[in-house]
Amino acid sequence: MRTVHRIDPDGVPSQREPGDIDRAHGNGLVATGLRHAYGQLTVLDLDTFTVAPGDRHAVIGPNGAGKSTLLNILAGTTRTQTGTITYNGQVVTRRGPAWRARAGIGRTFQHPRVYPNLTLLDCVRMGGWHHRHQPERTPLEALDLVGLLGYADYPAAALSHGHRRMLDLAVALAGQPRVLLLDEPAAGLTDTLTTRLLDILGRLPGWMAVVLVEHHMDVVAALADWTTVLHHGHRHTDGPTDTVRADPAVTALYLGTGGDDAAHR
Ligand SMILES: Nc1ncnc2c1ncn2[C@@H]1O[C@H](COP(=O)(O)OP(=O)(O)OP(=O)(O)O)[C@@H](O)[C@H]1O
Repeated sequence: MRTVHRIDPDGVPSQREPGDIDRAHGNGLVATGLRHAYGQLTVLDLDTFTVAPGDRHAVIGPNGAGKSTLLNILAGTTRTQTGTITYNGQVVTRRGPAWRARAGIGRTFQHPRVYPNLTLLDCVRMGGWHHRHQPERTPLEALDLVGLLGYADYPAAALSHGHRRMLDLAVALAGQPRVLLLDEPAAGLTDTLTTRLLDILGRLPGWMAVVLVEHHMDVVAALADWTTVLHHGHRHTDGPTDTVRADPAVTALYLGTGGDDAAHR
């Protein structure tokens, strides 16, 4: 496996595998033994999934592979039926999404949730509500970062789909996450907004970990140095993004010609 260069929280470049948790400090998000089913249908079955500070980790796979389920379980929106999740060495398995957001695990949604009657500024303020001593400028900075500062006093209902995604991102960033979970952030964006999204995410601080669920492989290639492929809730492959992209078995999954043998290698 390729070793990638990363910046650790103390600003020191390091060489390590993505997902390697600094055992001395226990930093990072570690999920083990995750299994989730709806009725008889097991939609997620993962032995381990780890996110270390500074990781840029994509999760891809065909529709229904379990990507959003994984993200929801990491964020606490969905409670895993089995397994354990630790964050910076602390067990958080039973903690809800608000607690995890306060602890530094932020997220965006596959279908952005905005309060239509609130102004953009109030939506972002709510995103950072748990930082009681947050300086007022932070929500405005978050709006500025996503290019919506000029619309701070507009109601969220006025936004297009793409701008709702940008607002959702601003809300997540206002929460000052250390781990940012992004669920299909580029879905439905215009080319202009996709370019803006890549610019914003490309400038996130090096210590922030990003987990990206995404179908747009150009976006994955631009942002993630490590990619996990899910299929039927199982880990099909993981590795450096360029290697995964070039893997014919991964292409076959997307074309629906991978078959179960290929899928569960
Ligand atoms: N609340 C639910 N009740 C029943 N089945 C569900 C529920 N949520 C998800 N599923 C099923 O779980 C499986 C995994 O869904 P999930 O949304 O995690 O997949 P995904 O990889 O994110 O797919 P997509 O790329 O289409 O968003 C799918 O078969 C889906 O239909």
